[in-house]
Amino acid sequence: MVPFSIETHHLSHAFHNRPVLHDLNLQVPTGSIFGFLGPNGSGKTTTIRLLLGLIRSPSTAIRLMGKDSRTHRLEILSRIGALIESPALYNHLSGRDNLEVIRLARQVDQKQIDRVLGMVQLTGDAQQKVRAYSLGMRQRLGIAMALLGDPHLLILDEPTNGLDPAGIREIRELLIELSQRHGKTVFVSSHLLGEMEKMATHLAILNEGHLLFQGTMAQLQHLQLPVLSLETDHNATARALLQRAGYQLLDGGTEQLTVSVKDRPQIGAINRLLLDQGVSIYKLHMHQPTLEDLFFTLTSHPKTLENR
Ligand SMILES: Nc1ncnc2c1ncn2[C@@H]1O[C@H](COP(=O)(O)OP(=O)(O)OP(=O)(O)O)[C@@H](O)[C@H]1O
Repeated sequence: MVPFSIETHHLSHAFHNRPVLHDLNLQVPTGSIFGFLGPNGSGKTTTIRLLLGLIRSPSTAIRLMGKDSRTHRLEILSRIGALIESPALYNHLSGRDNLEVIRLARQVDQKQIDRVLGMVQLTGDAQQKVRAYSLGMRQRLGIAMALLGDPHLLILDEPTNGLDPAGIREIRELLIELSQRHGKTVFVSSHLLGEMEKMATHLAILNEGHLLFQGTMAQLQHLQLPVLSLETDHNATARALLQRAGYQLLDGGTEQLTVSVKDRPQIGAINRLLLDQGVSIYKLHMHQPTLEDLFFTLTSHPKTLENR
């Protein structure tokens, strides 16, 4: 088994001379659930389209399952299942018949239909017309289509887009199952940070076409100092005071302030600073940064981590 299912070497891309991807060196470990995170427009879909050969770049240097994508295109594509946002489905056909259409086009064994229906837990609903499916069921059917042909690698672009919390949970549980029970490598793009935190074994964070981080969740946590959350009677004043004193503030929303701290004495210093300036503290809580905190630090202060 190759160590990396996806490897890119200095992958760059420009649309009409406007660079949108800069020197991406991705390494997606075989067997991982790899969360590919980034804000809108950061280049996630472009990367995925390059990986799938849907667009080409002169500089393209991509290895999939250990093979060069330029010389082994067909062999590679036969081992990848992909879903780019919502699947194209025939509403007047049943789930099973939708799969049958793809099965015939791909010339895959008939037995695979029951197998993939079982994998995405749609066996009981397979005869129903797709027009009666919930959005979550439609996404699961799309993933079942991607699974026809028993691919080694699944590439999913924002598979939870537009789903309600129950639908998001269904997809999350499915992807974990596909990885853990069926041994698939799952490359999944998303801007839902909390979601990735719950399922990804590895992460890459993209911003404006630059890769800001790549590694395990634990490695990402390790880069960052603990975070102090504060609720005060006047957050705007507290924010200004802390900024003036040189503390690094993260985006805690309007309800609370979040600050990176080095150690416990710094918490005492923050406490004193605010009280001395007449700000009352209602709540003070130290915790490990969430992915949301880390993402904010990385995308708004990319230099912060580079300097450590
Ligand atoms: N076909 C195209 N022609 C010109 N520019 C494009 C094209 N496709 C994407 N872009 C631009 O490339 C940049 C990256 O877009 P991309 O769709 O890859 O980002 P993304 O991270 O997938 O965003 P989103 O989460 O909104 O889908 C954006 O500035 C976008 O406007």
